[in-house]
Amino acid sequence: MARRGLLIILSSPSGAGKSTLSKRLRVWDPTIRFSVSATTRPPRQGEVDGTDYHFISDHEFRELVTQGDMLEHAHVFGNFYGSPRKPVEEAIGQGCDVLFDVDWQGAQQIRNSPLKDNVLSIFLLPPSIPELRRRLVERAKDEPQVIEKRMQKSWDEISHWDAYDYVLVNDDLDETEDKLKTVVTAERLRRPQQPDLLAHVRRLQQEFEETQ
Ligand SMILES: Nc1nc2c(ncn2[C@@H]2O[C@H](COP(=O)(O)OP(=O)(O)O)[C@@H](O)[C@H]2O)c(=O)[nH]1
Ligand SMILES: Nc1ncnc2c1ncn2[C@@H]1O[C@H](COP(=O)(O)OP(=O)(O)O)[C@@H](O)[C@H]1O
Repeated sequence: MARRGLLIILSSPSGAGKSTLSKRLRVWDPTIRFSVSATTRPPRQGEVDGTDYHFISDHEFRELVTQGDMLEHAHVFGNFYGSPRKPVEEAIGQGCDVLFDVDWQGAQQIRNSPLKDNVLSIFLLPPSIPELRRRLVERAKDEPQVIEKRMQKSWDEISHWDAYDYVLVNDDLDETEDKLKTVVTAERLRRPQQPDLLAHVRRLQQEFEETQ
């Protein structure tokens, strides 16, 4: 039996560090595929269509949902966001892990999907609310009113922290990165993630019996 990939979900309030840590995780292990979400939000400066997001219209988004092409979708901060189903199914079928940057609603839908047995969900908490605001301001990618909206919604997101397998307080970035890698490494060592183990143990048993 071949290994099926993990669905690694990262959620947090806006500005807590999902994109930053998701990029670092993929530098650490380039075999991890990123689930490029579709969104109706306009691109930020520096964002690349097809790499950061698939930037699409409301009409296109609705079509994808109607056709059942979204693994999950949600309305967040006034825009639609969703994870296209096909690339995810292909990747995990090939034994590749897939990383998702989705909100709590997306995480909940993936946990309730037929892929639920392969889910690893991780929530990032900010060290404090003023630091969360500082990061959003320092990122300098959103207008002040957009930052305010994200701050106002931060508690909605944080309040779902306890539905996740792991919760990391993203204070020191390098430390959080290390913890994230540890969590992924540990999850990959769980028995169902290592289908070749049975054959290995049988071989050990055979070798053991030959020495008796
Ligand atoms: N449910 C769902 N949420 C998503 C998806 N893609 C992004 N999000 C979430 O939408 C929210 C806003 O994302 P974005 O506009 O990139 O802002 P940022 O979190 O401040 O970088 C974040 O909570 C993301 O995790 C998706 O495909 N599905
Ligand atoms: N641990 C950290 N310490 C200080 N700044 C951080 C930390 N993690 C992320 N940042 C910064 O905070 C801002 C928001 O991070 P980002 O990854 O865009 O958050 P999200 O994707 O969750 O909205 C970015 O400017 C990023 O460089």
